Amino acid sequence: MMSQTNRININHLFSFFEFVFLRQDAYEVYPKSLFDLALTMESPPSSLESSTQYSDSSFISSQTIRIFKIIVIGEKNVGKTCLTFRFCGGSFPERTEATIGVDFRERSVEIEGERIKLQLWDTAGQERFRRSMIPHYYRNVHAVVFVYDVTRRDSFLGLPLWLEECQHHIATQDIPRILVGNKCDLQDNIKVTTQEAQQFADTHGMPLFETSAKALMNSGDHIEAIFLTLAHKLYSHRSMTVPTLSHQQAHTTIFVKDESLSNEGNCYC
Ligand SMILES: Nc1nc2c(ncn2[C@@H]2O[C@H](COP(=O)(O)OP(=O)(O)OP(=O)(O)O)[C@@H](O)[C@H]2O)c(=O)[nH]1
Repeated sequence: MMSQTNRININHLFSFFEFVFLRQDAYEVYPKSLFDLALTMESPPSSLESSTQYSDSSFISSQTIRIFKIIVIGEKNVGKTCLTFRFCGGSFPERTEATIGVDFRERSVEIEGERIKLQLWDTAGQERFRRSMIPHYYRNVHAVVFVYDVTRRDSFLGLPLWLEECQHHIATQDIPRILVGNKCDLQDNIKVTTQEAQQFADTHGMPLFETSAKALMNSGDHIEAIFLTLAHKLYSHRSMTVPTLSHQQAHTTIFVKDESLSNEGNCYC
C-alpha cells in the first residue's frame, strides 16, 4: 500500500515539473534548495516529530528558521504572479503566462531580530489549472492574500466566492488575511472604488491595500510594505497563539534547517 509520504512526494514532483518546465521566468527567484522546499510544501507541521526528523537530516544543517506559507489567490490575470515576483524578485516581470497549478517564491525577512521565511504560493486563477490543486493550496497555510484587479469589476465581485472557498478549506478562520487591489497605475480605467473595496474589507475583517505591481506607489516600494506588514502580522499572531508545546504542535508553522545560518541551536519556540 502506498504510504501518505509517498503520495505527497508524487505531488511534489508534479509541482516541480510544472514549476521548472512551465514557468521558466520564476526560476531565478526559486529558493536555493528545491529539495528543501519540497520537504516543507506539505510537511505535517502539526507534528513536532516531523520537524525533528528534518532537523536530523544530514543534507540540511545548522539552525532552524520558521517558514510561513502564504497563498495568493484571486481571479485570473489580476496580477498574482507579478505581485509575488515583484516582492521576491524585486522587479515587475516583463512577461507572464497563466499559472498552471502553483508557482512558489520565497523570501527571507528579519522581524524583531529573527529571520523568517515567507513562502509565497502563487496560485492559478483559472479554474482548469487549479481544480486539482485546491486542497494543496490550503493545507497548512498561515496567511491568505486575496487579489482583485481595480480595473475589472468581475474580479472584485467574485471575491465572495474566493472567501467561501477559503472558509471551506481552512479549519480555523483565525489566520491573517489581507485584500489587495492591484493595477492602480491604470488610473483612467479604475472600476472599483476605494470606498466599496474598503467596505468589503471591513465587512470581512481584512485590511485593504491598493497597489500596483508595475509602478512605484507613493515614491516607495508599496509591495514591499504590504508583504512586510503581513510578515509582522504573522510573527505577532504566532507569538500570541503558541504559548505551550501542545499549542505549538497544533499550530501550522513548519521548521526546516537553514545551512546559511551559523547558530547551532534548535529553536521550536
Ligand atoms: N498595468 C498593470 N498591469 C499589471 C499589473 N500586474 C499585473 N499586470 C499585468 O496583468 C497581466 C496578468 O498578470 P499575472 O501576474 O500573470 O496575473 P495572475 O493573476 O497571476 O494570472 P493567472 O496566473 O492566470 O491566475 C499581465 O499582462 C501583467 O503584465 C499592474 O500592477 N499594472
